[in-house]
Amino acid sequence: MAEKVEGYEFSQSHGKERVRVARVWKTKDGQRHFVVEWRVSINLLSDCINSYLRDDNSDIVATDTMKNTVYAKAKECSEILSAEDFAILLAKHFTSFYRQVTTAIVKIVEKPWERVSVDGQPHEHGFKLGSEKHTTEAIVKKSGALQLTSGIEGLSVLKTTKSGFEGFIRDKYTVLPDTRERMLATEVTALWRYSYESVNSIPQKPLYFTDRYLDIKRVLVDTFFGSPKEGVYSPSVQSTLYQMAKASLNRFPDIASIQLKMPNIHFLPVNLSNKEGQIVKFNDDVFLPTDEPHGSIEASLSRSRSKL
Ligand SMILES: O=c1[nH]c(=O)c2[nH]c(=O)[nH]c2[nH]1
Repeated sequence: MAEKVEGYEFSQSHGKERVRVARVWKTKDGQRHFVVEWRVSINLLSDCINSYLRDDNSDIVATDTMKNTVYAKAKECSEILSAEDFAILLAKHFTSFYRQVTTAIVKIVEKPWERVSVDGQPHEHGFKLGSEKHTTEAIVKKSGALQLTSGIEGLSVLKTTKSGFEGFIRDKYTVLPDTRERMLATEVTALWRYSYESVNSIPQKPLYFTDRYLDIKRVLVDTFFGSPKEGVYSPSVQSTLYQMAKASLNRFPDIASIQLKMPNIHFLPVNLSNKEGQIVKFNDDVFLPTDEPHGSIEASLSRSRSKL
């Protein structure tokens, strides 16, 4: 949203980053509890140019007020809702309540609190922290136009076989041998865009987006691993990434595009010898796990032209 100011191109926005809130809901009898923990970031595009140019703050929504709004709206939500629905609700509030605000961008990262089981039974009010995180970003305009993206961060997966890499370019700097047997490990970051383009067109089913997040995670994981007994051969991270992206678009018609980042986290073969001879000969058994350097492989796949 650039504008001409005193002969310059000028664009601005302001917001509050990393507002942390947890919300508990209870069933009517008070027995079963539900909890979410969210880190909310708000960014507003608004007409408050006078604060930059004329020391006049009369058009500013204070970032402190934005923070308070997160808690007030969390309190108002009497029923459990998805991070997506909460992001949209907040963004709608900012764009409709304030004349000055033209666009609100609300991002949420949800901490993976999962209900524990004790003696094989789901606990009524006990939770433990999982690993991968659910993320979302809602961009809402005053008109009600919506861009909604959601994602997964930190989904670490590893398989000990059914992976190889061969036939790549060989030149004077190449040392990597062709292989049809290696470890494959990655930490998936996924980002998908929903096809809903207006706040009025999103599904009203409670937890629709939470379920969709779980569905997409399942499809990504299942495609990475293949069937439990047979698995599936991966000729490269690139090929596996493409299969995962394609499976997601094929399964879920409300996803317009998906972007995947899949670093190739290397497990190096261990071979050790001294002058008396070999101490450890690698036989797909002893590895040196590394985190850097790592390969970086990413791609995005859309049904049509997308803004991801
Ligand atoms: O799956 C892979 N893709 C690559 O692009 C690559 N490059 C590399 O050294 N190893 C691998 N593995």
